[in-house]
Amino acid sequence: MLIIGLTGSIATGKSTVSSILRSPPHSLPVVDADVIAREVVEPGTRGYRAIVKHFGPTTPDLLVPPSEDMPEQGPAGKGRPLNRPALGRRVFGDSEERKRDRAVLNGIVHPAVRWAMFRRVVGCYLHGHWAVVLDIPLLFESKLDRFCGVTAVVAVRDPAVQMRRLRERDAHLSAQEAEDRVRSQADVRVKAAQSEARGEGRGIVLWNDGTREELEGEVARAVEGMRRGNDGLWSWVLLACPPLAVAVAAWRIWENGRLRKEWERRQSKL
Ligand SMILES: CC(C)(COP(=O)(O)OP(=O)(O)OC[C@H]1O[C@@H](n2cnc3c(N)ncnc32)[C@H](O)[C@@H]1O)[C@@H](O)C(=O)NCCC(=O)NCCS
Ligand SMILES: Nc1ncnc2c1ncn2[C@@H]1O[C@H](COP(=O)(O)OP(=O)(O)OP(=O)(O)O)[C@@H](O)[C@H]1O
Repeated sequence: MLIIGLTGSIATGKSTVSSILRSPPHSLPVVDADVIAREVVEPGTRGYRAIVKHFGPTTPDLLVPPSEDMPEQGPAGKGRPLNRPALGRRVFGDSEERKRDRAVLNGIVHPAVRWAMFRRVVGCYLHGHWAVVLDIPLLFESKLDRFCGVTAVVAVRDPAVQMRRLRERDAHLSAQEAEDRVRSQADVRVKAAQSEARGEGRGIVLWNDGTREELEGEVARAVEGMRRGNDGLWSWVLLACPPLAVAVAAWRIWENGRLRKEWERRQSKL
């Protein structure tokens, strides 16, 4: 089974591509890290308790305020949900304090997300899917690209297009908040270069400065290419022989780690 790591930067079009991939004619299973990242911090979870413990004392508006529809102890009595924009204000931005807080939040959320994703990928393998898409905003930053047969970066060449789409989609964000969110992630053009550096067939870029129709065409061509490379007899052999599949997966992870180190070495020389 081919693991496709889909990434980009904020508002470059990752969710748009992900919904194209999960719809016919592609109909691929998509594991969405953002959705899982929400599930693992719902009231009552270990992630929720850790966030409240760490950020609660210094963030008065950390939880959604009580109201007629929101009881003091939350809808299920497990606490009120997190006030996500308020937590976002604590962690997005490039000051040292924000970076520290973001690292703490990532340290709470990411391990739980990784474990949940692993379980879902195994489920897709057992269902006999030829490919699964991992939609992960921080694919390279969290080094999960090592586990992907192909990385696909949704990118725009013009930063103004990214900012315009972000402000149109999230109209509640101020210009400063939008800027903070963009700056909290690596430049999408660098991510695109990192994907391409993995080599032909292993890393692709879906450029999304144009229309949705153009994007759909790019996605269709990319899926066609991946299917051609991964839909032969070899895939059936791997499906029929799990120990061989594990050995091949281990070799690919090693190879991807090597490609990653090579990229980091080249970057450090720049
Ligand atoms: C800070 C939070 C509560 C803000 O929630 P909010 O609903 O306002 O934004 P949302 O989650 O939709 O994120 C919007 C976009 O911001 C970017 N983003 C989210 N978290 C991070 C992060 N830790 N670092 C950099 N960029 C991030 C992503 O592009 C994401 O798609 C939330 O983003 C969060 O819990 N982040 C930490 C978990 C995480 O890293 N999630 C990303 C996938 S694992
Ligand atoms: N080619 C396009 N033409 C016009 N609008 C687009 C195009 N692609 C995406 N958009 C719009 O831009 C906005 C951002 O796209 P999308 O939500 O897919 O980005 P994203 O990378 O998933 O963002 P995030 O990381 O914040 O979740 C959305 O409102 C989407 O409808």
